Amino acid sequence: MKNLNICIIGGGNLGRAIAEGFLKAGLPAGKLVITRRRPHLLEDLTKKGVRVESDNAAAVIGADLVILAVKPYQAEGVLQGIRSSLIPGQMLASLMTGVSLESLKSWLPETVIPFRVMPNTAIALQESMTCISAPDCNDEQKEVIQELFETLGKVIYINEELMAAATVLGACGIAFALRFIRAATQGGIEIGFGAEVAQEIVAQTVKGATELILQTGHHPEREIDKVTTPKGITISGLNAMEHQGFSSALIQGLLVSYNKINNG
Ligand SMILES: NC(=O)C1=CN([C@@H]2O[C@H](COP(=O)(O)OP(=O)(O)OC[C@H]3O[C@@H](n4cnc5c(N)ncnc54)[C@H](OP(=O)(O)O)[C@@H]3O)[C@@H](O)[C@H]2O)C=CC1
Ligand SMILES: O=C(O)[C@@H]1CCC=N1
Repeated sequence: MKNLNICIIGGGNLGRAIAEGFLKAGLPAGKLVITRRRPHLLEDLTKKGVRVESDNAAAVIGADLVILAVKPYQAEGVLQGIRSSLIPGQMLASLMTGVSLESLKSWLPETVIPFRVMPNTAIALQESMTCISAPDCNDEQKEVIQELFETLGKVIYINEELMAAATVLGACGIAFALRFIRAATQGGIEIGFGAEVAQEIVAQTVKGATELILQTGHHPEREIDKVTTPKGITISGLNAMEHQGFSSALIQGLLVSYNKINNG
């Protein structure tokens, strides 16, 4: 991965998070170029030795991999701007929600291989869940891509039809999980803790719950059964949450996000 030259177009929330993740993973800063129209907002990256540009066409020259992280509605215009600077064999990863491979191919030269990547903002800490769809890449390219994104968290390959579902579950999922953390913290304050301590307790508890599932592969309910003492306080709290629609609210939220991707 240290040999790849990487160009990130669109240094916003996600583009910047990826740049930070690559630097943490040990990619030499000189191998990274990142663009946005207001490059001064990436001054901290410049200070770390990353080349920051506002000229996309200049930035893609020499890149082995171009990562496109602008808003979906900007995709066509941005690709038209770099089209004539791209050369055969370059790979292009699109992070953009709801932009199909078919659309990307129609905007790109035939010799440039597009694939879709759906990470989340935990990529800045090398803790992303990244779903990738790369049907046009050969096995060697897929291996390179997998190795690269595995330096930034977990990677799975999926069919493109599942990209919308991956976006909701993995990318939006960060916000959904954080809202749980915020709500639990607010509850913690009401029962006696200061905000900082409440947040620390909730965050470490969520991390512990996550590790119980990741390290054992158990169904969540199996681990829940170990906490719910008969006639105890946990089951009373859980049941009260379910009476208020806890699981149902989460599932409905996922569906609203999912339907919005599909219906625009
Ligand atoms: N945020 C997230 O958690 C996730 C986002 N995504 C997808 O990633 C993409 C980016 O999302 P996000 O980072 O949140 O959005 P942001 O708005 O934070 O970032 C987009 C960036 O693109 C820059 N930009 C706009 N036009 C150009 C241009 N012509 N050339 C170069 N840069 C440009 C903007 O900066 P400036 O105005 O200075 O040019 C802006 O900072 C979206 O398509 C989104 O669907 C996918 C998964 C997760
Ligand atoms: O909210 C959004 O549209 C983007 C896609 C996934 C996360 N953020």
